[in-house]
Amino acid sequence: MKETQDIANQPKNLERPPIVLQIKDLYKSFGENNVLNGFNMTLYKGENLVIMGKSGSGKSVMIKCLVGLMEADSGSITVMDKDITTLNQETLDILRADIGFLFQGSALYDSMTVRENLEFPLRRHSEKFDHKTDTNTMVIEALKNVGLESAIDLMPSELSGGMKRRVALARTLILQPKIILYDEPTSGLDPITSKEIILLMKDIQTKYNTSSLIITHDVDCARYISDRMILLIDGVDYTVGTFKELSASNDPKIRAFFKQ
Ligand SMILES: Nc1ncnc2c1ncn2[C@@H]1O[C@H](COP(=O)(O)OP(=O)(O)OP(=O)(O)O)[C@@H](O)[C@H]1O
Repeated sequence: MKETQDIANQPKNLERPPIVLQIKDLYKSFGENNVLNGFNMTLYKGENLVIMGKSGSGKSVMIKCLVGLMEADSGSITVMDKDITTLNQETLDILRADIGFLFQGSALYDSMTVRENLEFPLRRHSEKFDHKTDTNTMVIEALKNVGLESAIDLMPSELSGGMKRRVALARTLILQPKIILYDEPTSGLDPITSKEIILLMKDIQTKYNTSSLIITHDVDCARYISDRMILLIDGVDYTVGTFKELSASNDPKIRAFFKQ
């Protein structure tokens, strides 16, 4: 049952940003295991939307359906006005170039310098940039955004965990994505480094007006970064609202997320 009002349910005369990503009635089961039971979400342009759900609640399954790595049983997924469940591979690849990922496992290539790690996606998506675009300038700009231009010639083994996460973020940013999907962006980091990454994510959103979907268990991350939050419980979007609204709820299922 929805406890709070989603932006989408606000009166029609209020100005709303355009929708960049929408999931409607998503179902996914593995045999008897009904993981997603009609999950919905709407991401508006320029917002940071956090999805929280306990371990095994289906967050990764949802993300995999979203990026086309897994086929949903039913439901629709629209990314920038295109229903991805109906797209051919070529159109899907073009669309994917506008989506950046920062996944837990998005490790850097150990045998490449930081510079080479950042050049790699540029070569893969060369169609997105004209030939006059100077790769070196793009790499430096991306590293400046994460405060690491001095690390350009270092190898990943010479970086701390927080620095690696920053370089991975720079590698995501270099493709100038319109939407960024973050899967547990602060996992494995100490509280101070986590806070630095969160502030960086916020800066990036402000600077480029990107729209971000952030999956996290980290209540502090949700508190600092979210414009809105969705709690994924029992395979559905159990509730949607701001951190302040949800953390003040009396519903025991919701309260369980904020007791840490
Ligand atoms: N390929 C698969 N085959 C069978 N079951 C799967 C598969 N992928 C996921 N599941 C099941 O779907 C459920 C949800 O898993 P999922 O990985 O999405 O959870 P999660 O919310 O991301 O958890 P965590 O926070 O621990 O990463 C689990 O019960 C899992 O066993």
